[in-house]
Amino acid sequence: MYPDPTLQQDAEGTSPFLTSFLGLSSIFAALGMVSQAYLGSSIKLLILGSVIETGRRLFQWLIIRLRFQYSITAQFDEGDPAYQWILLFLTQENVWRRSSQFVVNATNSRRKWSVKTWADPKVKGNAEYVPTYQQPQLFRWRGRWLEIKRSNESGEARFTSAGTFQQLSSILVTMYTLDMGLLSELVEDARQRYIEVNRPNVVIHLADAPNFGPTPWSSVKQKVRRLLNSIILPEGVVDALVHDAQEFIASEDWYVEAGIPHRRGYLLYGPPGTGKTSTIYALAGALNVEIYSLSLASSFVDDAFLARAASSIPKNSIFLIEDIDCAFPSRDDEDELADFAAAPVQGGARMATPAGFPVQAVGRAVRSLVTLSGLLNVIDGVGSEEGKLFFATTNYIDRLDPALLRPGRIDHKVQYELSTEEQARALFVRFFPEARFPDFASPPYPAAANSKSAESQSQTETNESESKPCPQDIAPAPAPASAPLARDTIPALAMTFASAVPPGELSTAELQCYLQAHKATPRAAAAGVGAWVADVRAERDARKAREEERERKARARRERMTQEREGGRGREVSQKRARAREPTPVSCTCAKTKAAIGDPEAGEASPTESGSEFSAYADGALQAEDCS
Ligand SMILES: Nc1ncnc2c1ncn2[C@@H]1O[C@H](COP(=O)(O)OP(=O)(O)OP(=O)(O)O)[C@@H](O)[C@H]1O
Repeated sequence: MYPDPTLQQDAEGTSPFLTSFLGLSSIFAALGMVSQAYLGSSIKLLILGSVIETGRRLFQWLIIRLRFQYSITAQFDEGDPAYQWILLFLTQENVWRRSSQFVVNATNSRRKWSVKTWADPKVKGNAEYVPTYQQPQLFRWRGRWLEIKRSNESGEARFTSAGTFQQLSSILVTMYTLDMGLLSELVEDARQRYIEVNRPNVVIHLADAPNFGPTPWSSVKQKVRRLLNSIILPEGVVDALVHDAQEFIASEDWYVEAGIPHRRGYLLYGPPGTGKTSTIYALAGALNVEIYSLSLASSFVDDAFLARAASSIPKNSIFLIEDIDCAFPSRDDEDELADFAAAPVQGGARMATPAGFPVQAVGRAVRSLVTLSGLLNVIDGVGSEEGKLFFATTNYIDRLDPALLRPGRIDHKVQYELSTEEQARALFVRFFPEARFPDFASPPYPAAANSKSAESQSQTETNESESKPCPQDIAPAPAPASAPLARDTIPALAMTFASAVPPGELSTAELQCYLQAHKATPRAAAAGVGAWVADVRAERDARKAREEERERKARARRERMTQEREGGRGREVSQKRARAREPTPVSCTCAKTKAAIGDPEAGEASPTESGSEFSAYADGALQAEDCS
């Protein structure tokens, strides 16, 4: 028999069961003490963590509140003129100096304010380094901290004129102040810097791509400012224009008091290449205003686009519509419209219709999607700001609707003509300033120098005239080597040149092209002009003959079409009359028609069969009525 081990006792009289029980209890007790300490620490840690996290969140919340309450954030969206101001401002403030990522573009005339990455100030560089600047940057301006961030979160995008899709970005400027005046100061400072930097240039905003983003003006170009005296027009024309525009800008108050809308319309009209666009660019430079230019011939410019474009032009800017006659059908278009209107209808639609275009857009070429009323609304200022100089150019004033030309829409008209003798002379003098050609300066001049240079000049002139053909492929005649020295002054050569130019026959642009080919050789220019004019005339006559031939063929084609149409109608009428006289068609199987004409087989044929057979000789209306 085995004794119960739990009842066995050790030497001190303690049972093993009790011993192990006491051992376990002490382990548990120890463990309990440890876990109590652990729990305490955990709770402490938990409380500490919560306090830290709450503090952190509170701090963040406070920062946000403070930022929100005690700072101003201004957003500048790409496409808006103010975006260009702030971009230039930031570039001048050297905010991007720590940028490490750049977009590199070959330099072009489009606006972009880039970082100079080269040390030598004389190096111009042929590329632009535009920072991607996604990270916020801090900088100081007039003792204040400003934070700057670029964002493209707006999701706006636009087509560029190159046909690519470009994401539009915004610049966010945060100022730690409550003074709104400081923001206005910043913007004004940026604008002034922009004007200063642009003083040597004329800024032209173009709507040259379909753009449905915040602004329709898709690109900005700058041209070197042109002096007004470089525009060669009959005396007083340019001065009158400048005076009128200056007075308009200065008399805003008068317009407001008189209750007259503060806008002024100008129409410059005349043959191509006579200086209309150049005048507007030079005027914009003189008035220090920017140009917003669009063409009504662009495929994406319709009434809505035009209204949006006009309304987004800032005050005191030039709104330029080139070739405004595009909105009006030409005589050719009208002829073709008449053809189109009379064209046979096939399957319910005229096959020649460019689908979706308004009526006046239908023609040999789609001229414009803009309607006359859309254009007049824009000129009248519906939805557009006042204080605007509206300029339009056209080669065909007789195509314009009288409604467009009435005062209030067009207040000042300037006619441009083909070059006069005086213009030709002035152009020559401008091309060959005596300062650049001292050997051709008016007397007194050093005879020896003149004779020596005349020789070398003669040599150079011959080479020059041979190597630089005019774009019209007409080679200028070489200079006669034995030109009398006494007449070889710039004014004298200018007279020779001008007297050989037939007045009212050539545009200033054509003369400029000719003179460009002789830009270093005034004598050759004066001597060769007669031969060049003869060549231009020959070329023109040939072109005119080609055009007349083309027109003659087109007219003949139209007449043939008209005759065919009228012949077809005549045949139809006589066929109808003939059928009216002999109304019993032999092959007709239409039940209703047979019944109508007294056929004994009436009621046996199906309407479908009968419809197709009867159509061979019956009138369409009767067929549709009887056989359906
Ligand atoms: N009267 C002028 N004075 C000075 N330069 C002129 C004059 N006319 C034309 N030019 C020169 O000819 C070129 C074309 O001129 P511009 O584009 O101003 O002509 P336009 O009349 O506007 O022609 P278009 O009707 O085809 O637009 C320019 O380079 C310009 O410098």
